[in-house]
Amino acid sequence: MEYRHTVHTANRDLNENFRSNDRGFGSQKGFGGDQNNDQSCSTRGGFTNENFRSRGRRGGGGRGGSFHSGDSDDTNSHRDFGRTGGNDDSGGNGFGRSGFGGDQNNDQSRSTRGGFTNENFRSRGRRGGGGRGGSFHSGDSDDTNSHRDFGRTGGNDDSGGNGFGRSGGRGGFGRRGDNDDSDNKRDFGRTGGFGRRGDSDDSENRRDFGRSGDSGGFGNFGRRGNNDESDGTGDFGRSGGGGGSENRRGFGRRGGFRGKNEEVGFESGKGQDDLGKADTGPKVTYVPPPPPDGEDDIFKHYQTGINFDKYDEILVDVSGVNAPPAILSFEDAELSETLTRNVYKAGYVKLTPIQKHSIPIVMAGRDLMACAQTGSGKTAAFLLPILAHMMKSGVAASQFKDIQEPEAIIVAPTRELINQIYLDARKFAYGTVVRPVVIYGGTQTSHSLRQIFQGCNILCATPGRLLDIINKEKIGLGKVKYLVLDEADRMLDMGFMEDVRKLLLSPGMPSREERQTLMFSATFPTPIQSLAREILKPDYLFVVVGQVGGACSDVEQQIIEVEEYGKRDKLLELLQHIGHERTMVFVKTKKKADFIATVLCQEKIPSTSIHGDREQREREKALSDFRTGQCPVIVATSVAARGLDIENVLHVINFDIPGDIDEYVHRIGRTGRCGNIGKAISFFDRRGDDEQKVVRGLVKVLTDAHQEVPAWLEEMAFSAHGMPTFSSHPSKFASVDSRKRGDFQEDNGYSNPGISQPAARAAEEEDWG
Ligand SMILES: Nc1ncnc2c1ncn2[C@@H]1O[C@H](COP(=O)(O)OP(=O)(O)OP(=O)(O)O)[C@@H](O)[C@H]1O
Repeated sequence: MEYRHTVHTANRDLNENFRSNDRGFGSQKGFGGDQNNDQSCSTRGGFTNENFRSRGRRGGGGRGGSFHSGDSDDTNSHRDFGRTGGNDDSGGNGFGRSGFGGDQNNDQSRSTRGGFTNENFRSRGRRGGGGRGGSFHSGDSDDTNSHRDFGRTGGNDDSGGNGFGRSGGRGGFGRRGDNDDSDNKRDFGRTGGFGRRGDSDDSENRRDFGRSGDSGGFGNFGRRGNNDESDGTGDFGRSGGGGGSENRRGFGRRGGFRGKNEEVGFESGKGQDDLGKADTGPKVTYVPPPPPDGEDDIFKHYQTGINFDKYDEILVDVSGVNAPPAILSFEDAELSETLTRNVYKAGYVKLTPIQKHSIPIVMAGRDLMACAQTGSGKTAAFLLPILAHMMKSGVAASQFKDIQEPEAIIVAPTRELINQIYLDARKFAYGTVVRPVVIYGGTQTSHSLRQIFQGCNILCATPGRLLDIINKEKIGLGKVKYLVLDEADRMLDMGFMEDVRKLLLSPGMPSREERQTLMFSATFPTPIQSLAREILKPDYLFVVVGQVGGACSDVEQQIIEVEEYGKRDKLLELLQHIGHERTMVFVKTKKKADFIATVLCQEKIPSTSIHGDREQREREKALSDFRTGQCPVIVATSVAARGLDIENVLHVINFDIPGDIDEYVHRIGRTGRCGNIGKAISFFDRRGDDEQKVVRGLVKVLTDAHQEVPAWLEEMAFSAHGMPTFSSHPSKFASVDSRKRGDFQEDNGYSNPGISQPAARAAEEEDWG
């Protein structure tokens, strides 16, 4: 059967242009503010250089239209583009010139309706920006009809290119994003330029955005996107506008993008598309189907692999004072009878190293920072002791109430990951009074609320949705005993730290002394550890599971030199060889993910894609098609790099190598899980910027995992600039407790210096041997 890949995202070409501003749109120079950024927009979709430059010079704020047509279904999807978006590019310069959506391979029938002229764009730009192109969104046509309205609503009439916001904010284009809430609609964009909300379903506390036009009235552009994704969905100009007058470059004072490596700069945080999507995009009506609830489905699991027993040989280092001893078996864990039964039903017979150490630590009430390899059972390492402890201390059976007070909150950076954690929690809690609930962005808020109202002991959430619910005062935090940050280094980096802070400062949230805080990840760079200490009790324990002979070497890693233009053919060659074995292909940009998936489908390799611009329904469908094997290939951005546990993924291909070595570690960790073996092949274009950034880290990761390091790669690593001392000797641990380095003064075992070191200090400072 031919599998058609649905491409539904639009102008993303700007991404590359804004790479240099990788804190996101508006963080410093602002969108368009940097003339260096304006070189390559828009041969495909997007705007012209010219436009950008104009906006940039004038203080930015302008934004090109974005056209999003959700997939109407998996068939005919390509046609949606054309119908929905499109531009009239009278100047021939750009926006939409070669087809909106950028990709000529995708469809030719765009640009029939809507849109503006290039000329207008330019005008807006020159006038001080703030302008925003129309945005037309036709949502999923198999979804509710309401989506279609957006197409009609969206878009702007730009009369003569005078620009939005020129006259002190009258011309603004105000809209609400995909709000569920009917209040406040008028606020947006009222004063100046264009204000928008992200698609967070909540209008409360977001009213500010875009509202307060600058005195010049030049389109403030403030937005707040989704906060709950790691893939860059949300974040430009998060704290409001700021664009405005000429000499104020940039909008969005703080900005900041989230998608570490998905797509940086403008496009990445929540790129061009995303803005468009939310601007006139449909109200979020998606209600995820309930997961199957038969016992067989709940306990469905895959087999541990041939290397599972090798876990016993791995070294583990525990630092901190008075660590309780490790346990050796599930019997030692003092789980309740039901819990023990569930563990066995889930196919767990032996503890993994991280479980041996974490379970007693958590049961003893200690705070924990735990670092263990991908796929080595970290989820159970925090869920089991929390559940055991909750049950021991007599958790109240959950019941329908308007305000629920969960005892545990678990946050993770992506929607799919938090859902997976929830399914594990549901599995282990099966037959007990404990009720886990999951809430995440991209779904109807009222659905999230309904889930909570029915009872909630363990709340699994992405940060954006969690904050929304807290702000709505629909949950009380006073009873929170456990706070878990999964993928903690990601949760504490620039993308999410602010949300985590907000969570910690939310009314009722117990102080660190009163709650137990647990952090888990496969990577823990030193700067992140120092941030973590603000959140953990001073006497927290640090557990690091070594990697010698362990899971890392279960992934055979290969780096092959391929220049950019040769990547496509190389990928096809590899996939033809791989056949139908499940493969994840990672690329840098959302657009590329769709493009490559489309190309593969054309080549009769059933493929799908997952990235932050896809509707949640599509993301879940893509993942499900991949899990079931209907699509043995999924092309993904870094949104799928962390945590996802999919059976039988035998190959990971880094079509684009990530610019961050931790990201690489997480990506390749989608294979070779739980004692199974896998292969990771990475394309390396020696002229690529990301390659330069990662080359030394790569040599180190390969060396530590006892993989062959190509001589050319080693040579490159030795001659690379700007890195601390480099060593290619293997080290036993992927991470080191930063307290051991003596970086901090001792006090009570270890000091707790508080926060403030920028998280951005790169992971490269870590572990150079
Ligand atoms: N003791 C165990 N016995 C058998 N299977 C286990 C055990 N512990 C965990 N697993 C299974 O191993 C797989 C990987 O576990 P998990 O997803 O928790 O890994 P992780 O360490 O969190 O990985 P990542 O770093 O990628 O998030 C899951 O399918 C899980 O059910």
